[in-house]
Amino acid sequence: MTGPSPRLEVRGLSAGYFGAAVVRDLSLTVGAGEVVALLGPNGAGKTTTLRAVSRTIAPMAGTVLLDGRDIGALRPQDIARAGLVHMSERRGVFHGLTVEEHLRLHGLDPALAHRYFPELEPLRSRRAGLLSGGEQQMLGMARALARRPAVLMIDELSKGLAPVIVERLLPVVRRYADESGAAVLLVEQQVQLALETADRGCVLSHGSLAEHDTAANLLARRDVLVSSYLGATAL
Ligand SMILES: Nc1ncnc2c1ncn2[C@@H]1O[C@H](COP(=O)(O)OP(=O)(O)OP(=O)(O)O)[C@@H](O)[C@H]1O
Repeated sequence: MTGPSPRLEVRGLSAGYFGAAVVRDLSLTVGAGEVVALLGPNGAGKTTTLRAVSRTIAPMAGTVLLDGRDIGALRPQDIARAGLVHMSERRGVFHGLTVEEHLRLHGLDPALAHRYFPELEPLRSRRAGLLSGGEQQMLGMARALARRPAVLMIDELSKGLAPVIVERLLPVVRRYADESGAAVLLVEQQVQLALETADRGCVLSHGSLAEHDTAANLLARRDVLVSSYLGATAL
């Protein structure tokens, strides 16, 4: 199954640690304006996949194409310049800097960030360390979106956050993809919320693709999802 022409194409990716592969021969695509949820139980290899795509770790095998261009030879900072932004679980927030300073780092335009998260405006002079977890996650996302990525990869937006905050953040991801035509690859443990946001879902199990379908079909096939998770409680 293919979506619109892929902005991100991963072919035969294998990656892991200390010579042992935890992701094996993984292929997936994300098209323009598409949100693809990368799902699977703890330890399935979701974070490792994102790290290998952004070359935070060196893949063992495989090719990653960004708008048709092989990014294998690029350094991580050049990959970011080419339009791929990887929001890791650490949120990229510096406790000693104010909200405003974050939104101006690297020449970003705060107005762009405020378009997506107007609630950050009254907090502009507050140090990030004094923000709530949800506000910090908004700040991390606002920075990522203000960079206008062509491909955005987000690792566990919901980590440590109340569902009501996740319900605020995920529609912004959807809106960004719709408005910008960016490709979004979303790793998320909140399966229901992720599939309500995404167009398609890929379920990883032990480092390999176990299921791949439209989000609507995956939501309707809960039995298949549950068996992919082998008793995980995220549903
Ligand atoms: N830095 C690391 N060094 C060694 N092994 C690691 C490292 N990071 C992850 N692993 C291992 O790789 C496997 C896949 O981990 P990964 O974090 O990619 O899974 P995940 O699907 O993102 O899980 P979770 O949902 O729990 O975050 C796990 O067995 C994990 O212990």
